[in-house]
Amino acid sequence: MSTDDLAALLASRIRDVPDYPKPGVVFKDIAPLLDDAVAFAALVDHLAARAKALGATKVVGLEARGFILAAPAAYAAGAGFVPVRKEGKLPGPCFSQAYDLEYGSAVIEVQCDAFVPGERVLVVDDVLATGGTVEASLDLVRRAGAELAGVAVLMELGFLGGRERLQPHLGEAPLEAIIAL
Ligand SMILES: O=P(O)(O)OC[C@H]1O[C@H](OP(=O)(O)OP(=O)(O)O)[C@H](O)[C@@H]1O
Ligand SMILES: Nc1ncnc2[nH]cnc12
Repeated sequence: MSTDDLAALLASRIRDVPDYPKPGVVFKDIAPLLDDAVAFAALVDHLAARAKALGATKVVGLEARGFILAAPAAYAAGAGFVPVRKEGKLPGPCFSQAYDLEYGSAVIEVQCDAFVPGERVLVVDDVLATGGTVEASLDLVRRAGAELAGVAVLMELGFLGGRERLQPHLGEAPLEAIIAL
């Protein structure tokens, strides 16, 4: 499937929910995509191919929707999976980072021993909005000693400026969005 066909298929399975979870936010609901075996497989296959092409040995998923995409992509790529979780969910020593997102704020964590030093990681999430979540995850990945291979998201909401915000943190690593709105 071409990249344009993939983007069209996936976009057709994402539902806009106005005023969720707060007034003024148009929530991008990926439930219809996950529910469609062909679309879900096409998305996971694409992410796995990107992980392989970028030489990632670990795929990092951002809680919670990022887990749904990153874990099967890691499996299909023959890579490990590392969860970045909301605070208080991971046992043992963790790196923590506070951040703001489009409709709130939170703290995310990664276990200190999640990576072998210098290991290459692909960070995966469903939506890039303001970029606060991915920015915080890049900070965690670096503090945990890994090298960034890339960031891959299903959808980028360009009008919220996430790409510009992340640019200083990416170095040579690409930020790839299948769908750019
Ligand atoms: O670019 P940002 O403005 O930071 O927003 C993007 C983040 O917001 C959503 O996560 P949320 O915290 O709602 O968690 P969920 O996956 O558990 O629903 C989404 O899955 C991204 O992780
Ligand atoms: N508009 C949106 N839809 C879905 N997830 C989001 N995360 C941040 N903003 C979002």
